[in-house]
Amino acid sequence: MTTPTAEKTVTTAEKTATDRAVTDRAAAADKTATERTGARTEEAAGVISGARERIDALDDRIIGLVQERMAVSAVIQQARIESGGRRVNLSREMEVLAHYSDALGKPGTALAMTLLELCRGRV
Ligand SMILES: O=C(O)C(=O)C[C@]1(C(=O)O)C=C[C@@H](O)C=C1
Repeated sequence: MTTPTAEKTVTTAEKTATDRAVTDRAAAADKTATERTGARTEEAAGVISGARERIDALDDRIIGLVQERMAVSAVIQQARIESGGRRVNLSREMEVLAHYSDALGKPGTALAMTLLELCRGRV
């Protein structure tokens, strides 16, 4: 019998990224560098393909973090509602918006609004 601790735990995100890389390579096999990436040389296409894999892995992590944020936000909202308070706390939302806009400018505000929309009202 194998001991669970001796095996590497493969996360859903890792499995998805690996599966996607295999599928992408098979689909790209017959295509030119330009068709695959928009680049005009194989060298540039290689750089782009490697960087795209990193972006896909980053996006998997970002999605996981967003899902984690949603779960933590639900804990806060549930505690507030159960205590007799309101679901939404606008002054805190202003702090979150300022945090993102200070770091990322106007698009940061839009990103924070989308995050709040995802997190609000799920309890
Ligand atoms: O910090 C809170 O009080 C929350 O309820 C969390 C949160 C958020 O997701 O950031 C969600 C809803 C509120 O309107 C404000 C902020």
